[in-house]
Amino acid sequence: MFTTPTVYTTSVMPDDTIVDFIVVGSGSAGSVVAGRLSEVPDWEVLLLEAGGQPPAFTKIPILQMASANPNANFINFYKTPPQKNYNQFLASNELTYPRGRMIGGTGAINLMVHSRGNPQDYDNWAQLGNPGWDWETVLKYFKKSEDYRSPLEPKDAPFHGIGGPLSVQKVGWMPPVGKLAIEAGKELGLEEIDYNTETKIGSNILQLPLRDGQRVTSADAYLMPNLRRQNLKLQINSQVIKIILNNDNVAIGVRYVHRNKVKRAFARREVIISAGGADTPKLLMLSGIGPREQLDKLGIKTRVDLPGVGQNYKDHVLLEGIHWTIHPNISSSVLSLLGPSALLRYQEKREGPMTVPPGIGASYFINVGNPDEPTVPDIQVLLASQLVGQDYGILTLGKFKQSVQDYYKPTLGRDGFSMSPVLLRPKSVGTVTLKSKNPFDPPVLDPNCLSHPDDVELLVKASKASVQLGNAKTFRRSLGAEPINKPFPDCAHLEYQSDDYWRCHIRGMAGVMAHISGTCKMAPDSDPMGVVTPRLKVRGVKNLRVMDSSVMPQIVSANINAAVIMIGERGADLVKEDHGKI
Ligand SMILES: Cc1cc2nc3c(=O)[nH]c(=O)nc-3n(C[C@H](O)[C@H](O)[C@H](O)COP(=O)(O)OP(=O)(O)OC[C@H]3O[C@@H](n4cnc5c(N)ncnc54)[C@H](O)[C@@H]3O)c2cc1C
Repeated sequence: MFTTPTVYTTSVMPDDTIVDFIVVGSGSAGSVVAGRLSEVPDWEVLLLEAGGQPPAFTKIPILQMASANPNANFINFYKTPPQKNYNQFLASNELTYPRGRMIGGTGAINLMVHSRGNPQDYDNWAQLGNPGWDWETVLKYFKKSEDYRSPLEPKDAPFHGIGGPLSVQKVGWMPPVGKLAIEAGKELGLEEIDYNTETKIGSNILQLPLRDGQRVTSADAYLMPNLRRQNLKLQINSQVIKIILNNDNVAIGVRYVHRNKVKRAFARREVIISAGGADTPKLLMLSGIGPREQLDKLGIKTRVDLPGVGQNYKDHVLLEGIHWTIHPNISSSVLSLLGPSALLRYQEKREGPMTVPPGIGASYFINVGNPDEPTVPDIQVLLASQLVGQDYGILTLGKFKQSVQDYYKPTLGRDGFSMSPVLLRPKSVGTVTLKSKNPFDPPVLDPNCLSHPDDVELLVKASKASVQLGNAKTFRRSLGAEPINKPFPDCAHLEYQSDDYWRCHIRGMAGVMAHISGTCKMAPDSDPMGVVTPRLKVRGVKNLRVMDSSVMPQIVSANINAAVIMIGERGADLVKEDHGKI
C-alpha cells in the first residue's frame, strides 16, 4: 500500500556455468563490486546470493523495527555464546546477531546511519602496512559512491560527491528533541559539523542513504540500474558452500546449493567473497582456508593455514539506560508517529516521520579520553527520541530481565529521550569460529565486548558526558526534560553515579551495534594474522579476494556501512587495475 517491493531481475544459471568473475553475496559490499566489475563490457559477472528478493517494508525507514521479528526468513539470527562482560541486564546473555539474508544484505535492515569515520582511521590502516588505504585515497571512493542531496556549505562541498550511485541526505524529519540537538550541543561548546568531512568533533544531524523518502541499499544503487547489462547475472537462493581450489591453490569456482541441488560455477579470472563479517570467514574455513588447529578438529582438510581467519573481530558498543522523560503533552512515541496523518503524508509526499528509522536524528562526536584533542573523537553520543518505557514498552522492554522491566514501570506511557554513548574504537576483540563442517550450521560469533578494561573506563567517562548533554538547559526549557535519577536495582548498592555505579550500569546495559568487522583482516605479509593483502587477495591462494567488512584491519570510528561501500568501490578498482582495465 505505501510502497511496492523492488523486484530485481534474476537468472538461473546452468550447472557448471563459466564466467569471468563470481561474486558471493549481494550485500552492502558485494552489490558494489558486481555493479562496478560489470562496467567492463567483456567481463561476465555472476553474483550469487543466499537469500531472495527484499520485502517491501525494508524500503520504509521507520519499519526498520520490523526486522527484529525473530521469525523473519530474510534474516539470519546468529546466536552468541553467553557474554559475560556486558548485556547482563538482558533476559538472556546469549545475544542474537541479525544479518540480512536477501538482495541488499544487512544494508537492507540497518539503521541507515551513513558515516564515514575519521581520516585518522584510514591513515592508520595505511601505516599498518596497507598502502592505498590512506584517507586521501579512500576519500575519492567515498565521493565516487555518493550523490549528496542536502544543501552544502562551501567549506563542506569538497568532501561530498554529486552524481554517484548512492543518494545520501541529512535526516529530513526530526522529533521535537532532535530539533533542539544542535542548540543543546552549543551549551557544551560543541558546534554543528558535517561529520562526513574532516571536521569531526561537534554536534551533527545524521546523514542517511535515502531517496524520495525510501531507503537506498547498495543493491538499489549499484545493481538495480545495471541488471539490464547482458554481462551481469544475479542468481538468488544460492548459498555458496565451498570455494573450489585446484591442486595449485588457485580458486577456480564455487560449489553452491540452489533449490536443494548442489551446483558449481567456474571463474576464468577471480572469485570474490563478499558474504559479510560472519559468513566470509565461515566460507573460507569451510573451504580449508583458516586456522589449521580449528579445521583439524572439525575434520576439514587444511588447504592454507591462515590463523587470522575469524580473529580480530571488532564491534562497536553502545550503552543504553541514560534517559530523560519529557513533558506529557509532547510526543515522539514511535507508535503515535505511525498514525493516520503520518501514513497519509508518507503515501502522498514521501515525507514525515516514516522517512526516518525509529528514534534516529542527531549525535555528538566528542573526545572524553582527551578533551583537548581537536579532531579525533573517541565517543559518539547518539541522541534518540526513545525512552525504554515509551509506547508502554511494547517495542523495547521485552528483552530485559524482570528487575529492569520493573525499574521502567513508572515511565510506561511516558515519552522521553536517551543519550547513548558509543565506543568508537573498542580495544576488546572477539572471534568467529565454525560450529561444525555443515555449511548450513550458523557460524559461532563471540564478540567478547568489554573484555578489555580500557573500554569500560572510557565508557564511564562517556556516561558522565552523556548525562551532561541530556541535562542541557535547552532540553529542560523547551521539553520539560527530567532525568530518570534512579539507580538500576542491580547497582543500587553502589553510590549513585559514582565510577563504580557506572561500571555496574555499563556491565548491565551496554550492548553490541552488530557492526561485525575485521574477521579477515588486511595486512602486510609480515603480519602472521593477516588474511588478505592490501590488494584484498587471500594469502596463499590465487584468484581469490575478500571485499566486505571483514577486511578492515581496525574498526572505523563510525557506523561501518559507508566504509563497507567504499571497500567495494576501491576493491573493484583494484581488480580492474590488476587486469589492465584502468
Ligand atoms: C540491526 C543493525 C543495524 C545497523 N545499523 C547500521 C547503521 O545505522 N549504519 C551503518 O553504517 N551500519 C549499520 N549496521 C551494519 C551494516 O549494515 C553492516 O556492517 C553492513 O551491511 C555489512 O556489509 P557486508 O557487505 O559486509 O555484509 P552484508 O551486507 O551482510 O552482505 C552479505 C551478503 O552475503 C550473503 N551471503 C552470506 N553468506 C553467503 C553464502 N555462503 N552464499 C551466498 N551469499 C551469502 C548474505 O545473504 C548477504 O546478502 C547495522 C547492522 C545491523 C544488524
